Amino acid sequence: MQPIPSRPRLVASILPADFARLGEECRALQDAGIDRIQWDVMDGAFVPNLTVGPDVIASVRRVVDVEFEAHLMVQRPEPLLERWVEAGCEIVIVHAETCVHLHRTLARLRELGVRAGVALNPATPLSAVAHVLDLVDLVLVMTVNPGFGGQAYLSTMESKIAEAAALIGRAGRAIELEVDGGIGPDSIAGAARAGANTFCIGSALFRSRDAMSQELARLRQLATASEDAA
Ligand SMILES: O=C(CO)[C@H](O)[C@H](O)COP(=O)(O)O
Ligand SMILES: [Fe+2]
Repeated sequence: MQPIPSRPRLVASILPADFARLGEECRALQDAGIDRIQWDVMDGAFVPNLTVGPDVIASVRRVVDVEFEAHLMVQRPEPLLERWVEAGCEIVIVHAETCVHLHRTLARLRELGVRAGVALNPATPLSAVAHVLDLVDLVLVMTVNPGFGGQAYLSTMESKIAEAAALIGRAGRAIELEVDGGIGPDSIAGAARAGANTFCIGSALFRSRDAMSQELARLRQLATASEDAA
């Protein structure tokens, strides 16, 4: 089992990257000190947008060393689970709303040798994961409606983050609590105070392309101070 990191973990969403230069963009994130890269996979059905598939991820895997997570915003994730693992993702996150047999899907991810994550849309209650936590390595609370980068952070999700932190605490195992959507200097502290320990950041990070490592340090500091104060 992976230990929960004592410092906040910063993850970069790939959505705002220049897709013509994905390898270079990911190497720049690696050089800036990012902990992990999130591949936002969209199918045009579960969300009204389309992005990349496993072949693109596998190509970038060959030139980048940081951990990859796949955030699967797809209607039917089950038939393609192996593909994200083969592409080089260490973590695969499915949406609870898309898995009729969530328990079976998570067990399959474990069999495939990756860490298993479950994402919850803003409208989905935490109870959707309460009875499968024994198979979960990461809970992802969406702080925007999935489908697009650059949306405003939903601070109303902080009560759900706090609820998730309490549930995870009671589970007594190392489970990461990630937030995704609208995370930046104005929102990271609130999410951290509510109990998140992993922060997926898209637009706020790519806005400061020339000073990414400074921006990461600033965000890390804001998250750390708030976690310590919580
Ligand atoms: O899952 C996502 C959207 O569905 C993205 O990961 C998320 O929105 C990150 O981008 P930003 O920080 O710009 O909101
Ligand atoms: Fe995402």
